[in-house]
Amino acid sequence: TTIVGCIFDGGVVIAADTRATSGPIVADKNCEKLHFISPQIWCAGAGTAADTEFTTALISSQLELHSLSTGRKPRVVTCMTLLKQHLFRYQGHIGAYLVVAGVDPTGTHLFTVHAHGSTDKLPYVTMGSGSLAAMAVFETKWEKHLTREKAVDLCSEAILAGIFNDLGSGSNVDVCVITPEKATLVRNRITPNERVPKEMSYKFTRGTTGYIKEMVIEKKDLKKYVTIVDL
Ligand SMILES: CCOc1ccc(-c2cc(C(=O)Nc3ccc(S(=O)(=O)NC(C)=O)cc3)c3ccccc3n2)cc1
Repeated sequence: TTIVGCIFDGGVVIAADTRATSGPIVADKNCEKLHFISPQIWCAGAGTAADTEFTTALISSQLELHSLSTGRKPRVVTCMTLLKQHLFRYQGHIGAYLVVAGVDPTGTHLFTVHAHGSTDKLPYVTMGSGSLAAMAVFETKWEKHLTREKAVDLCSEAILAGIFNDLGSGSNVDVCVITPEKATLVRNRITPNERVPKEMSYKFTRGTTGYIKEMVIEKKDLKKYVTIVDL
């Protein structure tokens, strides 16, 4: 997984790749790693998919209740605090590494929250197995006072660095732009790995594969030839 966030003049951008893995296997080529928290607070998640999904949904619910009780719009720092307290309570056993971003009455904010409960507040952040490749892009090209377009392009380039240099990341680039007016989720903004038709036909007629010897084994004699292991 590669997830990033970057503040720009007027808002904040978060982005993610869309590969879900189970060990060395690609389990989903187009999964969603950008999660809704509130209309103007969104969260990118890396780590165990179920943990990021359920943790963000739980805190989204708690934040809405808090907002209703205060009568005010939810704040990004409140979201971050609820997340870090929840994750710290579980001592890292909830595998959720989160980039929390949004706009609230106090301004534009970007945080990271680690599975053990540690947090950072920064102008640009990366997390996940592709975080080093993505951070190389930010450390090379980030500058103060980015425009919306430049921030979206920079985050997209950072995710692409993860997609093409980290085996745990892949497929497409999802982006979410949050401003005081609204939040815009752009699903599959870049799709650099679409399947293309095969250049050749790999359908071979029966009998194409040569064989040296043929032997018919009756089922009753199978144990002589095959070791059957009960799983
Ligand atoms: C007592 C434990 O102390 C720790 C301290 C720090 C970190 C940590 C982790 C990360 C990080 O993002 N790790 C991470 C990797 C892969 C996926 S994944 O989703 O791609 N794959 C799997 C299998 O989870 C998620 C998160 C990280 C990233 C950027 C900068 C700093 C960072 N620091 C972890 C433990």
